[in-house]
Amino acid sequence: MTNTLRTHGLGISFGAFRAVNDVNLTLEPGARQALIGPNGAGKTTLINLLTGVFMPTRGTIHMGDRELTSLSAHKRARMGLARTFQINTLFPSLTPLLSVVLAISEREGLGAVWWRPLTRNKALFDEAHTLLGRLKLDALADVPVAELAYGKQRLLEIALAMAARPRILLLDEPAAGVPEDESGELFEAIAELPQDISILFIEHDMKLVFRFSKRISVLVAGQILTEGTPAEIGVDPRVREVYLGHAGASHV
Ligand SMILES: Nc1ncnc2c1ncn2[C@@H]1O[C@H](COP(=O)(O)OP(=O)(O)OP(=O)(O)O)[C@@H](O)[C@H]1O
Repeated sequence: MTNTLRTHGLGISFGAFRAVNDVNLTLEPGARQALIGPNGAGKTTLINLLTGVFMPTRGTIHMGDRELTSLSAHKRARMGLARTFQINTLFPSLTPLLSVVLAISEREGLGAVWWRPLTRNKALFDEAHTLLGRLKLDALADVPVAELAYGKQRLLEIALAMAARPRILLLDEPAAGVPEDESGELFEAIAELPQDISILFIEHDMKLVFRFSKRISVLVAGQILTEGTPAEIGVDPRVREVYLGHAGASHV
């Protein structure tokens, strides 16, 4: 199975409202792809469709040659699809180290007995330290989550998603709420994740989008308006028109 994630004619309606409509999206192996579009365009809904939070009204989703369309969120996660949310979902009183250890235990199906036996325990902690190091959180491994700067908390959320050993990582506004001077650092850590992981991220800050994506998909009113490299999207008059007057669009 390859890491290619592909949708065909994907759509969902809420009552008569087509929140996502006829979306053909491809996420190639190793992608660093941004999903942009105005507020309410359907970006989070599309990620919810990809991860199985919502079942589509129309269309299909494939990972390689496996069809995911009607699989549960849990099964998709088991197949290597991981995500983060727009809103912080961390346990404030846990440390980053224990949070990641628990996430790895979950992947391993160890549940509540994660702390036994000791040999296994060491492997879990070693892996957690490696993961925290990758996201430059190792120095903060034992600091309660509630005391971490918000940007560090968001990095921890990515570490937790990475603990599932994903093939595909879907990041819903990873820099939301993060002060501007920390968001570049956060995206640098994302950029340095292993290249074989395909990443799709929603981001409103066009400076970050143009700096860190290799492809951009533009969603407007539930439909893909266009898709291309940052250079192509940056000169596309339709995209400029959509963003005219929208905050943060000066880069488009
Ligand atoms: N469960 C739901 N029931 C009804 N309408 C919904 C539901 N989820 C989303 N919507 C609607 O679908 C549309 C798309 O919402 P969505 O959150 O996907 O947009 P978005 O592009 O992620 O916006 P933002 O950039 O503001 O986060 C919105 O009009 C929203 O109100």
